[in-house]
Amino acid sequence: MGQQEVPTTGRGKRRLGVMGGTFDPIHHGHLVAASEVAALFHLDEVVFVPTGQPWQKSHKAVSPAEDRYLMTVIATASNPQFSVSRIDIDRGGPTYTIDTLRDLRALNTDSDLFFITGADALSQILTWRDAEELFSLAHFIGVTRPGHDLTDDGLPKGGVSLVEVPALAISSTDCRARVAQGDPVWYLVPDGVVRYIDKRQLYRGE
Ligand SMILES: Nc1ncnc2c1ncn2[C@@H]1O[C@H](COP(=O)(O)OP(=O)(O)OP(=O)(O)O)[C@@H](O)[C@H]1O
Ligand SMILES: O=C(O)c1ccc[n+]([C@@H]2O[C@H](COP(=O)([O-])O)[C@@H](O)[C@H]2O)c1
Repeated sequence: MGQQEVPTTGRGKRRLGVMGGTFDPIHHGHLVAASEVAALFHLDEVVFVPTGQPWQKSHKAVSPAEDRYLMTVIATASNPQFSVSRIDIDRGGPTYTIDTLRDLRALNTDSDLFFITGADALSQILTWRDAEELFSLAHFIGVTRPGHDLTDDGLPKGGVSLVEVPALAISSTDCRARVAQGDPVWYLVPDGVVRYIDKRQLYRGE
C-alpha cells in the first residue's frame, strides 16, 4: 500500500487523533492502530471516544456504556498520549460521528482532528449521518484490518489517508464469544480488561 503524505496542520495547531468505537471490549487491535497512527501522523494526543448508542449495532446487545467506558480507561491509562472522552455517552441518544466531531472541535479550538477508522468502518462511512460534511471537520485515516479491504473509493480526494498497521486479527465479537465459551482472552485485550470482564461477569451469558 502506498503510504500517503502526512497532511500538514494549521500554524501552531495541536494534532488530535480521535479513535471512535463501541469498545465492547477494547482490544489490542484498537490500541495498536491508535499507537501506530499517532507515530506516523505526529499526533500530540489520541482521544478514545466510546459510543453511547451505536445505531448501526442496534440489532445486537451492547454492554452498558459505563462498562465500555471503564474498560477503555483501564486499557489506555498507562499511555500518557492516550485519553478517553465521555462526550458520546453523555450526549445521550444514538451516536453519530458528525456530533462527535462538532463537539470535539468546539472543545479543542487549538487542534486539527484526525479520525482513525479500521478498513471495515471506512467502507461503511457513506452510510453515516451527514457523511459529506464529516470530511470538512476532520482528516480521516483508514487503517488495515485482517479480512477487510482498505480503500478510499468514493471518498473525497485529500480527505482520507490509508495506512498499513501491524495486522492483529482480533475483534470484540470474537473476544465476547471466547469469554462466553470459557476461552481465554489474555493477550487479546489488556490484562486489566481481562480482570474487569471477570469482575463484572461480562459476556458470560451470550
Ligand atoms: N483488529 C483491528 N485492526 C484495525 N482496526 C480495528 C481492529 N478492530 C477494530 N478496529 C477499528 O476500531 C474501530 C472501533 O471498532 P469496534 O469497537 O467496533 O471493534 P470491533 O472489534 O470491530 O467490534 P465488533 O466485533 O463488536 O464489531 C473501528 O474503526 C474498527 O474498524
Ligand atoms: O455517524 C454515524 O452515522 C456512524 C455510524 C456507524 C459508526 N459510526 C462511528 O464509527 C466508529 C466505529 O463504530 P462501531 O459501531 O464499528 O464501533 C464509532 O466512532 C462510531 O460512532 C458512526
